[in-house]
Amino acid sequence: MTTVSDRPLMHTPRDPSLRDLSSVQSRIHTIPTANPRDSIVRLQQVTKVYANGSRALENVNLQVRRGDFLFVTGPSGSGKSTLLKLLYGAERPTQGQVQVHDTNLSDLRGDRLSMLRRRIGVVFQDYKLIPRRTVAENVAFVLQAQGYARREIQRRLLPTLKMVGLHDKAERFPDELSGGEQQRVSIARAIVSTPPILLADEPTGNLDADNSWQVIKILKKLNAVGITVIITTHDDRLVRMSNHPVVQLCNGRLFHVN
Ligand SMILES: Nc1ncnc2c1ncn2[C@@H]1O[C@H](COP(=O)(O)OP(=O)(O)OP(=O)(O)O)[C@@H](O)[C@H]1O
Repeated sequence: MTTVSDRPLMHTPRDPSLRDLSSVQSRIHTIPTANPRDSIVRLQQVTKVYANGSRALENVNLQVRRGDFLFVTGPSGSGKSTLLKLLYGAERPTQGQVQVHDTNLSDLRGDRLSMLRRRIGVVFQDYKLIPRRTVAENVAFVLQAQGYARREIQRRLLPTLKMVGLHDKAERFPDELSGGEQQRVSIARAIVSTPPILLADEPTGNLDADNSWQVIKILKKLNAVGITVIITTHDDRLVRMSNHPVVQLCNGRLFHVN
C-alpha cells in the first residue's frame, strides 16, 4: 500500500491572512484530535471499469494521512480524475473499497453522502463559477446551501477571500476576472466551509506558469493550516518545484514516485 510521508500538522502560521483562516478553522471545524496522523483517505484494491468497458483504475492501493499534500500525476487518460471522483463519491468503484474520513463510500447514499461531501472541498480545472453572481456571492453560495446563518457567512467570507488574495475583488463578476483569479475564487469556494480535505483536479490546467505557481502556493498555505490536499496535474515542473510526495498513474495502475 502506498503511504505518503509524515509531515507536521497544524502550526501557528506567521502570515496574517493565514492566522485569520486558521482561527476560523480551529473554532469551527472538527479535525478529530485523537490521532491526527490517522489516514484520512484509504483505497484498497480499487478497480474502476466504466459502463462502456473502459478500465480506468486497476487494483489501486493508496493511503493518505491527515495533513499530507499529495500530487497525483500521469498522462492523459491514466485515471487521475477517476481517482478523485471516487474520493468525492461522484463515481463508485467496481471492486475494492474507498474510505474517506473513516467512512466506506460504497455504503453511502443520499443525505449521508451529501454530509460527507460537505467535508471535502473540490476544485476543478474549469472553475465552475456561477457567472451571474459576484465573487462574494459565489463563495457565500456554498454556505447558504448548507444552511449557515447570515452572520456566520459574513464572518467567514473576508478571511477566506483574503487567503486567496481577492478581498478587493469581492464585488466583481467572474467574467471580470483573469483565469488565475477565477481559479482562486473556486479555491475560496472549496475551503470556505473549512473542509479537512481539498481535492484539486488539474487546478492549473488552464493557467500560465505564474498563475499556476500562485495556485500551488495557496494550496501549500492551506496545507500548512492542516488541510489535507490531493492534487492531480500533468505539470512535472510544478511537481518538482513543490517538493511534495508524488504518486503516478499509468494505465490505471498506481506507482509511488517519491
Ligand atoms: N464517464 C466515463 N465513461 C467511460 N469512460 C470514462 C469515463 N470517464 C473516464 N473514462 C475513461 O477512463 C479512463 C481514465 O479517465 P480519466 O478521466 O480518469 O483520466 P485522466 O488521467 O484524468 O485524464 P486527463 O488527464 O486527460 O483528464 C480513460 O480511458 C477515459 O476515457
